[in-house]
Amino acid sequence: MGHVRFLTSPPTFDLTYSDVFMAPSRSNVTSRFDVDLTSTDGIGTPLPLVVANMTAISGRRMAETVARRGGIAVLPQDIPTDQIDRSIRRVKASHTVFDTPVHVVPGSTVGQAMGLIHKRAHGVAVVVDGGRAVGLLEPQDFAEVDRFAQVQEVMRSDFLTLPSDTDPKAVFEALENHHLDVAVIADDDQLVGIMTRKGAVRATIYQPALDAAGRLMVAAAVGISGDVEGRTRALLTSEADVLVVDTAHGHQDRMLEALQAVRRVRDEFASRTGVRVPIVAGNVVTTSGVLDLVGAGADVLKVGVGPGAMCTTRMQTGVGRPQFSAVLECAEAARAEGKAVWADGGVRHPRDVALALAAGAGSVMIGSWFAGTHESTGELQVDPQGRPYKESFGMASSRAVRNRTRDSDAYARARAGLFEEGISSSRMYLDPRRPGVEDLLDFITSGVRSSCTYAGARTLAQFNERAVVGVQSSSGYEEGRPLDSSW
Ligand SMILES: NC(=O)C1=CN([C@@H]2O[C@H](COP(=O)(O)OP(=O)(O)OC[C@H]3O[C@@H](n4cnc5c(N)ncnc54)[C@H](OP(=O)(O)O)[C@@H]3O)[C@@H](O)[C@H]2O)C=CC1
Ligand SMILES: Nc1nc2c(ncn2[C@@H]2O[C@H](COP(=O)(O)O)[C@@H](O)[C@H]2O)c(=O)[nH]1
Repeated sequence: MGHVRFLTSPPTFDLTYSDVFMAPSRSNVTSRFDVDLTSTDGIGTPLPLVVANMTAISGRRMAETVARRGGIAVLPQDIPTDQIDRSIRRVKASHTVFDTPVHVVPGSTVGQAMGLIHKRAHGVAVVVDGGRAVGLLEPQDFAEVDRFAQVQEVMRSDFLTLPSDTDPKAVFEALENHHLDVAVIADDDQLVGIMTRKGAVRATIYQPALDAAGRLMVAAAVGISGDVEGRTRALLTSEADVLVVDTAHGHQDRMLEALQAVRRVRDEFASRTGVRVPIVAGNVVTTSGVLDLVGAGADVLKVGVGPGAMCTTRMQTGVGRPQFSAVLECAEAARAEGKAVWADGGVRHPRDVALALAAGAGSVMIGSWFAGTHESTGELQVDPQGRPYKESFGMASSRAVRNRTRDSDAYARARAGLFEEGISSSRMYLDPRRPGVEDLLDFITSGVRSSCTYAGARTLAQFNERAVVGVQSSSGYEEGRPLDSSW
């Protein structure tokens, strides 16, 4: 496999995503649907997108929703193992095609239903009685209704029900014929899930990320402090599909020791069960970092120091590396070792994902952009102007450090509290056009599919080979930004 070419000779300084553009090449890929976006990271999820292990973002709803569309979420290292176990079980019990409904019982109050409905982007709640769907609720059903009224007084009972063997395209057509937005999926009178029109279209375009038993995939993170072996054993027993060994400075001795311990436990587990779970480790940004982590057991390297939206590392320390160059160099070094990289952080537009993949990333990890969605873990809040948002925070912020050290003594907590390299509170607004994570996945993947066709690539391996990258000035970048009003 070759790698990305520069239009002119590459500069001697490092570049980030905004510094570069891709030039189109002659292509025989005539449809964007002909592009296969399967990750080249060796894990092989059908979509090369990973949700970052951040407490404000990645939980079971996020994991399930993203895996149904082919990506994978990493449950954070700060979540206790018993809670991770419950989350993994819930993800693996989720239907691989139909959405998990928000459900209430007939005696639930309107207030309870209103508090739950925004947890998922599909915007409805199913009223369930003994496993049977007896009603459907949409936000407009709550208008001018007392919050203490019971949902059975306002629910609709004339909804469309289809069996779970209905093809998604047939679900779409049935919804179209009945002028409806959502169908309830049930077998033998028992609720299975729901499907919206958009969900039906998505089910025909995306493939779910599945484990060997045909269940949705989910990853989990291990920090380098504490009982690394115990945590690894617990995550493997819980059936995490990927282990992510993660710390700010991945190229340090404690990381190498932790990684060796994780590998040891993983290998014991593999010889006992026949299941070899891949290990992702980071973060690094240099060839020597890649080589040391590969030597200690990493299958995939997580690349990125300081590009994250919640990150203050570069301002605090002056350390980091512009992300496009970091990914390019680390991907090349990893490839030479038969390994791959995840490009972690700094993604703000679909183009950034495309450029990371062109630079050779197997998958791209996204955190903050997904914070402002219905599926992130935070509670939905509304600002004084009525705009919905979620609160997010960095994993090295004083807030996260306080949480991580909650079981330490006061002195240790005070010492740890001196170091912070992240933002403790930020507002991530829900984009009214794309309030759900799947809306963002559509936005990103349509951009990346299109990028691949401009390069004449049908797969991400070909994209990495064929992409031609140029360096642009800040006005070159500015020229590419659309205007929403006249100049
Ligand atoms: N990608 C990035 O640029 C960054 C990502 N993060 C994310 O934040 C989360 C928390 O990471 P982390 O702070 O490592 O938390 P951890 O709780 O895992 O602590 C890391 C350990 O490494 C030691 N350490 C040595 N040098 C450093 C250093 N420069 N920065 C941090 N720790 C160091 C610390 O010891 P002692 O406290 O005694 O120094 C501590 O015991 C992770 O998810 C990480 O990915 C954080 C910062 C940057
Ligand atoms: N320096 C810090 N980096 C952080 C912190 N919390 C998370 N991160 C890193 O950012 C990415 C996600 O990047 P994003 O731009 O998509 O938000 C994440 O995977 C971590 O590597 C932090 O507090 N400080």
